[in-house]
Amino acid sequence: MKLELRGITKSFGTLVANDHIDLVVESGQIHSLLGENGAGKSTLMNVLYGLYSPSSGQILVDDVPVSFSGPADAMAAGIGMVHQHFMLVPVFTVAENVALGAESTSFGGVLNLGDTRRKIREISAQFGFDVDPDALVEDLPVGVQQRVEIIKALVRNSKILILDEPTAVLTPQETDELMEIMGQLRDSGTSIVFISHKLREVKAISDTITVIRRGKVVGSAPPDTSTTELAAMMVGRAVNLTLNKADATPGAETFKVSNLTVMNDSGHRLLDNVSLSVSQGEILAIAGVQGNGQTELTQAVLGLHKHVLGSITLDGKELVGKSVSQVLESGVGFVPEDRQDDGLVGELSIAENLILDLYKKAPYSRGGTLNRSAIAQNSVEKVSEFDIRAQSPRDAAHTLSGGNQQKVVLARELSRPLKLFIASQPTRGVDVGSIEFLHKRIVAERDAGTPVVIVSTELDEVLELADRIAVLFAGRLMGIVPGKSSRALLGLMMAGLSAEEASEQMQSQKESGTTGETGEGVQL
Ligand SMILES: Nc1ncnc2c1ncn2[C@@H]1O[C@H](COP(=O)(O)OP(=O)(O)OP(=O)(O)O)[C@@H](O)[C@H]1O
Repeated sequence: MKLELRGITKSFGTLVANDHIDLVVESGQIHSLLGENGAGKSTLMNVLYGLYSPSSGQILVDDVPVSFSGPADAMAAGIGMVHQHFMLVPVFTVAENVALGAESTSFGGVLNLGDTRRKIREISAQFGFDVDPDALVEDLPVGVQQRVEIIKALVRNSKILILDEPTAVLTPQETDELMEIMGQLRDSGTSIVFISHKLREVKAISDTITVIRRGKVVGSAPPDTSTTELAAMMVGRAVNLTLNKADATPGAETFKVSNLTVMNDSGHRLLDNVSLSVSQGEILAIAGVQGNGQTELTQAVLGLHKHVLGSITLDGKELVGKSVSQVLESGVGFVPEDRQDDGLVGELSIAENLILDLYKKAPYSRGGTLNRSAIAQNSVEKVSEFDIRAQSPRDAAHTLSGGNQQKVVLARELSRPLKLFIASQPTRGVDVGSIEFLHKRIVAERDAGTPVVIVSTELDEVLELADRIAVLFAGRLMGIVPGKSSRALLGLMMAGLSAEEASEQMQSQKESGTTGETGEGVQL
């Protein structure tokens, strides 16, 4: 199926998010959309999926003009969308989720789960999805939940699939698997619109790339265009894709985690006897496949976990047993892994979000009332410093694009004197130009003498930022290695080998001449 957008314009008040966009997605092609945060990619996809009606312009499917008054119309025209935040009911099975809302799977108003199961098995077999129709969605890893979303679209006969930053939440392995699935879907004639900030992925999978900047198409590029050229097209200036930071000059070890164990309600150890310390002026990155204890480690530091054994000290003061506000009060800046649930209050303004836990302090509070002019002044400064693309700081935070929401969280957390900065997935959903800035800003925090802990599943980010790297596997610390360690070594540790075992394995592979770049560890 061929899709054409002609002169699509979408405005929010005076902001023109899409400005006369022309785009043709040929049948059986993967067409990637690249653009900096706030460029208008998601808005365009929401127009295409019937969630927004365009202010002007036309959508054509197989050369026939169509108009959508909601996603049901888009689906009926063969367009499916997988959102970054899945639309699944966790306590339902895969089949129940797929059947929900699909008319062809109900009979006389009753869900026909038998047919749905059969269809899921057929699709799974055809594309190698490996999805069990009877599994509960809440028990499935993120990558498999995403496949359920793709199956939902395919069951509804989607011939054009919109994937809006699908890899942002995936492990490297799940990303590879998704790329394979996308290739198979293309070969079976499905067209895909793919949005990602990861240029390597875009280059690897696309047939065509269209670049959008400030709401307008600025050009298209073949997939063999270099990453530096693509980055420059997106941002409108040359982007330095490597950080080139100076070596750390660590001071006193002020942040210490000793024998930390975190358990769930049934006593299962999610983090098992982890000890590490971070010095002032040093960045420790925590690497590992998502779900190996990283979330529990940061939650334990923040005071968000009930069942914690061991000790966490900052400047010699115990943090275990303290409330979240006491921990923040002691000088901890924290960027949570899920900005929408834990980092922002979407209904509050950007300006308010920029002082979320500081509103009782001077200069934002004066004699018990909010000092609106100080809050406004701060927002103007932060919006400019962190290049937050917003119409006005008075707008609600949920109207910001995903990457710009992330910048608000970082701007807030980095805007006060810190004794510890701890950030999970600090640049998730952020464009290459802004990553360049944020990485420099994090290194500046280190150089100002703050101990920094970065938790990231992006190995590129870990290798860019880290002075030392700690690897977690199944809740246990596999070792702490220098920041300049090889991907192969880290891959082996991420698969459960200790630093010593991983080094030995690499050495013996080297001697026998059998070494592959990633050994037998996690694919990176
Ligand atoms: N519901 C809304 N109300 C007001 N403004 C909005 C709304 N949705 C999006 N915008 C604005 O439209 C512009 C484009 O946002 P969009 O989400 O399309 O960007 P994007 O290219 O997808 O960015 P990112 O890469 O950060 O996800 C932004 O300036 C955003 O603030």
